[in-house]
Amino acid sequence: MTTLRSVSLIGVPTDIGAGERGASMGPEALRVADLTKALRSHGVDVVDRGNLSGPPNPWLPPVDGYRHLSEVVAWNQVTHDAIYAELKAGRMPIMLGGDHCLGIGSVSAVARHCRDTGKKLRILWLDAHADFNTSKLTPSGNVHGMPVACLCGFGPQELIEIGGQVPAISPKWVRQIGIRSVDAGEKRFVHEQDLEVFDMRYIDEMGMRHTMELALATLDANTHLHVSFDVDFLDPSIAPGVGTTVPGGPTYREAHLCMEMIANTGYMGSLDIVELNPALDLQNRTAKVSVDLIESLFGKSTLMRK
Ligand SMILES: NC(=[NH2+])NCCC[C@H](N)C(=O)O
Ligand SMILES: [Mn+2]
Repeated sequence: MTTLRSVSLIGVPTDIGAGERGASMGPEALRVADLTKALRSHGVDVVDRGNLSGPPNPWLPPVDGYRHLSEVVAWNQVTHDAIYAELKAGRMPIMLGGDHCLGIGSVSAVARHCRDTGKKLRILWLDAHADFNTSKLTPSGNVHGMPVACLCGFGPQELIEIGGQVPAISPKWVRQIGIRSVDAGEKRFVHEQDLEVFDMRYIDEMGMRHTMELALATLDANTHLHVSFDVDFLDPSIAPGVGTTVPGGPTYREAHLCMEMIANTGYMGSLDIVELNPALDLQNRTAKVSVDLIESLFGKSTLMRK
């Protein structure tokens, strides 16, 4: 159902942007949960490119509102280059994070590819958090709370220019789903920049079906749909293995419906799976539930109706 059936897995084993160590083990946990086999069972041609490499995590406090900025830049640069190369070769990149700061490298590569090919870009940001902080607004200095702002041009020069154009994206191209934890200053900034947010209150009231119908409403045959799946989007009862759990997320069924409706569009062109933290997981449960959901994203359907 998805347009591109040739997929490249790119592991980016770092927790450089997070406030909790362990997301660096995410890529391997997804492999152990048999991601490749699961994708192949849905007719996807999969190549695992292995892991990128970058600087170690020095685990230092923030400086001028950013923690580990130079290391964050280095990891995002290699991520950008690897993802851009896959897209150029006509393959669908799946980035196995790693923390969500890597969305800067990943989405800026996708945006560059869309400029090259004249495609319209849409970004679905599945997350408990808006990730729209800046060095002034952040309560933590952790760059995994800033990628959407950086992509929209609000952030340090070295990070915002990675994709070759500033800003890399417009806030109008983003749909955030599952949001339930936004810092006070960040919230004001989200409203100011007019991000389209389908928060948990909206999903509670309107349901996942209506939410996704709206989030996917204006796609067309020329759209490249990028899905940035932060595993903390899910309710912690089904996904405990993340660094920044927030109660009250989508249930297993709601999350599957979300993924199935994305799959049904046929427009997904790239994907991030981020923030999976095996150090906090229980017997790789969160990796397994993520792989289940990725299967739905690639067209697995248990629907009995024809
Ligand atoms: N991708 C994530 N897990 N982001 C969590 C961000 C948490 C908090 N808003 C911060 O900026 O520190
Ligand atoms: Mn996130």
